Amino acid sequence: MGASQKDFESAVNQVKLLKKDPGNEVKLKLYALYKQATEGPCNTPKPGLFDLINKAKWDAWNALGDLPKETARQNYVDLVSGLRSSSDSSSQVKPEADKKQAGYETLVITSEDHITKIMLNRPAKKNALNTQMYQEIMLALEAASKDDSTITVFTGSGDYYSSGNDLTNFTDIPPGGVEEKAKNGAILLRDFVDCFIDFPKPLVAVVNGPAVGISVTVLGLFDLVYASDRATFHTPFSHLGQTPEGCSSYTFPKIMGLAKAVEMLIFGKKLTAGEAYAQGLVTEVFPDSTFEKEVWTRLKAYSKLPRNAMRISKQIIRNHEKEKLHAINAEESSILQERWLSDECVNAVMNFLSQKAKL
Ligand SMILES: CCCCCCCCCCC/C=C/C(=O)SCCNC(=O)CCNC(=O)[C@H](O)C(C)(C)COP(=O)(O)OP(=O)(O)OC[C@H]1O[C@@H](n2cnc3c(N)ncnc32)[C@H](O)[C@@H]1OP(=O)(O)O
Repeated sequence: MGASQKDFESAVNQVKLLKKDPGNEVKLKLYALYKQATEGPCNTPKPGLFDLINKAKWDAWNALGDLPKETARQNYVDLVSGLRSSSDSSSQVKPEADKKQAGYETLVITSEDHITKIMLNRPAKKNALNTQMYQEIMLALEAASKDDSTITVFTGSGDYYSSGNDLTNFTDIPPGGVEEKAKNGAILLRDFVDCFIDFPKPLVAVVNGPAVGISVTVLGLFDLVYASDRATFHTPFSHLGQTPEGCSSYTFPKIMGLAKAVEMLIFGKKLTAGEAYAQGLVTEVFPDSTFEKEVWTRLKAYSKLPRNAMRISKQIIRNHEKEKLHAINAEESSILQERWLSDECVNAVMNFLSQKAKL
């Protein structure tokens, strides 16, 4: 006799209680069997090219063809029963999310010793910048520019400083299509980088681990960059079918010379912290074992310096270039808007997402 509706419902509930993630392949099978058991053969339209996850689900369901609902129900119950026995023997504990200050979901912001610290806080995603994080960083910079801190510090939570733009930002296509997505992305990028160009107080990066993409390029707009010797600096733009942003097409050649900037920005050469220091992108490198202690001792001392003198000195140093930086930012953003629609970019992003797809 086949599985009853009650057995099936019980199996559906048991899936939610599995202690171990069964992996994408099994989750696809479960999804497909569930849909077949409850709705019968797949007859919904195939999702679009960019909608990787729903397309994979659709493919799995569609592959079941005309499998009868009862058989799908039985197969589902059998599959869950197998998963339960293997899951009970090993449990996986997900790390608890870090504490977060009210109002921000992707950042932890603290103010102490006249220092506002903005910590990128998506450690499970290597602090990749999703659209919410871009927005929250802009809000945090706006607030920090007005608070009573003397310096503002960026750092990352967990083992990465940041893996750069969250590549899932390329999914979730609005009704206006990919063109609208790219247009909004370019506006977001431009506004985001403008906030760094205009930030009035000394801005410090405490680069606790590897940094990728936009988290590296904007370092050219920071006033101090302290790096752990575990940090690396990587801008794989060509690999992603993309082009430089964060004003790096201007700041990097200026900071490190054309030859070294080209190696990073066109050929995607990953720099060690020592190399980044030698090329002037990093102010100082510290051993990872004493990084936090040494850096924060230094920053606490700096934060006691007179606030107005520091702010005015920054203005004198940076103001001649502001107009130029805004123009460069606008140009880089508009070039990227086109790039995001290119086959080179679409294929590179799809490659990453399909390798990492979680269902
Ligand atoms: C048209 C739309 C426009 C949208 C809006 C645009 C806004 C402005 C854009 C500005 C342009 C910016 C450009 C850049 O920043 S380019 C750089 C982009 N970043 C990358 O290419 C890095 C991709 N990630 C990796 O290569 C690896 O994950 C990494 C080397 C960083 C770490 O590898 P490792 O093996 O140690 O760890 P995992 O890969 O298993 O990662 C752990 C989980 O984190 C997820 N992850 C990591 N990085 C990203 C990322 N950049 N985007 C999305 N998700 C990321 C990864 O998928 C893992 O997740 P799961 O545990 O769920 O699998």
